[in-house]
Amino acid sequence: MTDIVLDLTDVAVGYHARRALRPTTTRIVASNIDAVARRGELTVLLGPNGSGKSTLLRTLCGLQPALRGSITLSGNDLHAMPAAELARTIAVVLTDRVDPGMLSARELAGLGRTPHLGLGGRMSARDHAVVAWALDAVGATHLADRPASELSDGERQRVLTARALAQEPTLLVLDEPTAFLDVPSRVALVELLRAAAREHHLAVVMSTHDLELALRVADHVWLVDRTGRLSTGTPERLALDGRIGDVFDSRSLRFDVGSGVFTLTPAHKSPIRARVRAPQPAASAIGRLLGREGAVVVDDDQPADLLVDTGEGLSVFHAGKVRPVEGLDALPRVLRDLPRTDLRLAPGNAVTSTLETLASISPCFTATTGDRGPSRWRPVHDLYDYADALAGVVGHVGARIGTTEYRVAASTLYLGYAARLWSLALGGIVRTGILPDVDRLLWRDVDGRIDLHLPDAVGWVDDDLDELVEVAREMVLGRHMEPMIAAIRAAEPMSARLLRGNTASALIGAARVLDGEAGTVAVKLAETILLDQRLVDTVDREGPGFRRRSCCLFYRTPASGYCEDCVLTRPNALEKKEESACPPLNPKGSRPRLSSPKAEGANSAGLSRRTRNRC
Ligand SMILES: Nc1ncnc2c1ncn2[C@@H]1O[C@H](COP(=O)(O)OP(=O)(O)OP(=O)(O)O)[C@@H](O)[C@H]1O
Repeated sequence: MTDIVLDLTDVAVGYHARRALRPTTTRIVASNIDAVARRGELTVLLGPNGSGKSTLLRTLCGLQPALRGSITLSGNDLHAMPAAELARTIAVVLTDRVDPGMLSARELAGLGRTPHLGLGGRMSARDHAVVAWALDAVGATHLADRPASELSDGERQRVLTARALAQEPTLLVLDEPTAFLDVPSRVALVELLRAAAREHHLAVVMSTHDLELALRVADHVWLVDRTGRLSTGTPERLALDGRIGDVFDSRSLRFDVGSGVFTLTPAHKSPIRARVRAPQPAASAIGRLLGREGAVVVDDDQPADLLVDTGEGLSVFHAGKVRPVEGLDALPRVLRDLPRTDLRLAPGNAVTSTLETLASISPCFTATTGDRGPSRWRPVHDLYDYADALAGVVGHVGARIGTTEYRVAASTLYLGYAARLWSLALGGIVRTGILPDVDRLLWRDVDGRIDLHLPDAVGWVDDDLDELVEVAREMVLGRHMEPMIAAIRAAEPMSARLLRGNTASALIGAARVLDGEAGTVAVKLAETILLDQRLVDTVDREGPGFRRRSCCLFYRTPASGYCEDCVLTRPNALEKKEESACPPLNPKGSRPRLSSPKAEGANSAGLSRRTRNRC
């Protein structure tokens, strides 16, 4: 036995218009229709307004003649079937308004049994049971005794659907049965129709404008386009073939084959590209919100203008800065207020390879990325925000270098930390044109040395190199080194000038490593950073090198002797002096310049011995 209940071959549907004293005209609404509806399946008819869905449904129920072609019902010519047999075989729920008169909801549903009643028209116990089942199936049992004329549109729709089910048809045809229902009721009704198709072995054909729901539940789709051409197939095939998009895409709406939902099309030709880092379903919800604001969601390995992250509270990363957002309701306004900028997020895979490139230079240039493993990492901001975090690391650094002096340990930590941040920031810019996002770094303390980890490969690019350096300067100096100076000095009094001198030393050291024997690119960029007001009095340019203006206290480190590139050369005699008493050295005198070429040449890792030791 074939499963095909309804078979349409080369059918045309439409209307004859008869006007007084004029020849009859024929209006073909849809033609060349070849389609089948099978037992046990829910077939959904989709199409834009006016495409001919109702006309087609009325035609295949025998309520109006086909203009052309053949329609068979269980193998019989539909238009040759006796009316009584048609009434027993096909149940129809159309959009036309029904006047139920004085009938109760139960009596209205009971009309579905009429084609099955004998001559007396009396309902048997089985008929009553079928009506009760049908009302129950559509969730309308509680309405059974209510006058049908008093029901709401949605309630009446359920009762009419119950009437159709009570008819126990072979083919159930419904025109927009979900139109008046709320969302849970729509889902429930469509699920019910599918279950009815399966369990009672009926063919169900329904039209709807509820596309996303239909595409999720339909076994089979009839898709009619604006020209009245019909395509059929599973929802997935029609989506993959681009037919759904062809029919429904508009200037403002686009069908996304991957997700199976419609998304708003950005109004701009070059919309904002946004990454979303959030678990589902929040990621999809944020994606929809972004779409409404004219942004498109791109994946991690594409360039992007911003990143929306729910990791530590909702925040937007844009133009090299993080903007906290107070909940999803505030996100649209934040997005609208973002300044225009050429600074963009680099593709994630390019950031990963930048970090690999830098790690090959030396440990000082290393930040891992990706899976961070089981050990405890903390955001770098904790070093400045939590006194106990900083105190713990300073204590470990002191133990490593063998000092109990807070200032010596803090200076050593600070110099090494500054070297790490400059190495990543300046190194990324010089080597690949990407500024890794230092703000997102995590740290851990391993016996007084700091490991760094960039959990997501986030980095920034800009066609204007000077702009990128400007961002790096503010990122490292403004958002990390200055807060760390404040945190160190909050724990114990200490010279800010000394620490800023360390900032400059670390920057120049990183630049020299990057330039190596030849070239001056990195040093030139470092020089523009040194013009920052906070660093102006930290070093002097002298010939090809620099001379530091403050002591870094390295000479107080027991095991290290004295500094190669700081102001002191005589380790012991000056040990008791305060750092403020350490005068800048004359490069022609006995004291070497900061990061002198000789010192760099002696250091294969690149940084001076002092800086390297502190990384
Ligand atoms: N009785 C009629 N006589 C002539 N043309 C009609 C008649 N009824 C509908 N039409 C026309 O046939 C076309 C298809 O109408 P139909 O109602 O079948 O479309 P539809 O896809 O169901 O639309 P919607 O989604 O808006 O319900 C429309 O252009 C409509 O104006």
